[in-house]
Amino acid sequence: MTAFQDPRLSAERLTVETLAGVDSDVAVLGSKSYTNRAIAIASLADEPTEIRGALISDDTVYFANAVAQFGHVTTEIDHDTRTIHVTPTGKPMKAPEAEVYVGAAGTPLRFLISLAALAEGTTTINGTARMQERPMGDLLAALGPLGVDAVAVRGNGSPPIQVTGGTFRGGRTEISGAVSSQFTSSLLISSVKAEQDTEINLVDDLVSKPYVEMTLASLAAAGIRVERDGYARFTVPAGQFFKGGQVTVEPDASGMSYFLAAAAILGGRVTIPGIGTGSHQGDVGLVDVLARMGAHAEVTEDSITLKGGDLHGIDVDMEAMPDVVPTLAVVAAYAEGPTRITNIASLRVKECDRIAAVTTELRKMGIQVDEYDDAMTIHGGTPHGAVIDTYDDHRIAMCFAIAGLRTEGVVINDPGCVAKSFPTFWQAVDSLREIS
Ligand SMILES: O=C(O)C1=C[C@@H](OP(=O)(O)O)[C@@H](O)[C@H](O)C1
Ligand SMILES: C=C(OP(=O)(O)O)C(=O)O
Repeated sequence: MTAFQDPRLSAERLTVETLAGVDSDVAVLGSKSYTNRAIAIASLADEPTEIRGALISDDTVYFANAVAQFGHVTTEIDHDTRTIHVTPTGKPMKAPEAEVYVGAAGTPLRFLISLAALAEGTTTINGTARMQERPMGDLLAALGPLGVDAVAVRGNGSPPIQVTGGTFRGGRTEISGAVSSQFTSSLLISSVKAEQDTEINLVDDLVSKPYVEMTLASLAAAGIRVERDGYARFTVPAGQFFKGGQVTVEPDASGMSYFLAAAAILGGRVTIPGIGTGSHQGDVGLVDVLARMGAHAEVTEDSITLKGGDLHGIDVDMEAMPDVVPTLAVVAAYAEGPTRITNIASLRVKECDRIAAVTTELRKMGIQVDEYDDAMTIHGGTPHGAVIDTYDDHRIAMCFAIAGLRTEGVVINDPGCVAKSFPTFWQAVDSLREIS
């Protein structure tokens, strides 16, 4: 069941060859966020689930393996058909003896903290060195009032995290939404299995709101009812059961962004089939942002097409779409005038500090960037080639690869880091070279 491994995933560096224009349909893999939600939900279901069109990448493979460690389900990954089979074993969830390791997968780690709260015993959850810097404290604090003892082993709010479970009472808790929406999503999913109803009160403004909508949509599809008061309060009634069956995952909107960016900066057309107007993925909003910059967009029920145009800078609040900020920053480097991207503090605690990384790497290409704590201004110009460091961050590698399609001499260090969310990324880039 092993898939073809692109040799570029183990290369030290890759020189991107430029392209005169594009006119392509591009196949993007399944949504990372929907696949993660489907795995989490299926791991709590008492019926088998078949996740079709799933993203099979480093993050989701770590997650599928991790949920199986609790013994309540088995997981089987079929690379050829891109299906993940999650099958209940009939056994209760039990804390695994071995540490649960999820690499650089932030969403899975955050989801696992609340899942472990449902398992008898103490679970230790850990990840890469960068993961051990990423914040979890707000989620740990919110679990306490629900009856769960979840602590950072080193007392710093970051992994390794130890969760003593089997005591998920439910009740009322408060959570901050200022750092990550994943904490709220994590509570929403696992509290379905709490002993009593769970009331989750947001004490401040929630960042990355579309991801909570995706969680609610996934829960609703599994037959789960959640009451809400906007983004201030969510109540999850106890005693509900997750439906199994088939779940079909739509293409990943963040992965799509690189190909929309290619059309924007090269000129020509790119169409992404299988995603359109009905999508809850917030990153689809990049289409409108690029249209405001001068590109031409056409969104139907089941496809998104972007055509190039004369690009100009804009002011844009990107709080709802953090993952496509690096993509937008690269497009902005080719636009006329400044692009001010605001409300993006959460980028500092992703796979790398993405505000710092994008600033450093665009400056290497000769672009003026003003860096702020929670914002960036990119002054469009004529980027030149450079060797791009990628900081073990798939999104930095992918967005600068697109710059390399337009600008000679872009070299991407560690091109294999794309495997976190898009192991076929370099093949998808190749597909742009086959004019359709
Ligand atoms: O819930 C999710 O699937 C995600 C939420 C976002 O994180 P934050 O809520 O931390 O911004 C996003 O950056 C991440 O890639 C996926
Ligand atoms: C931030 C990301 O992922 P995560 O938080 O799940 O590691 C991402 O994929 O851009």
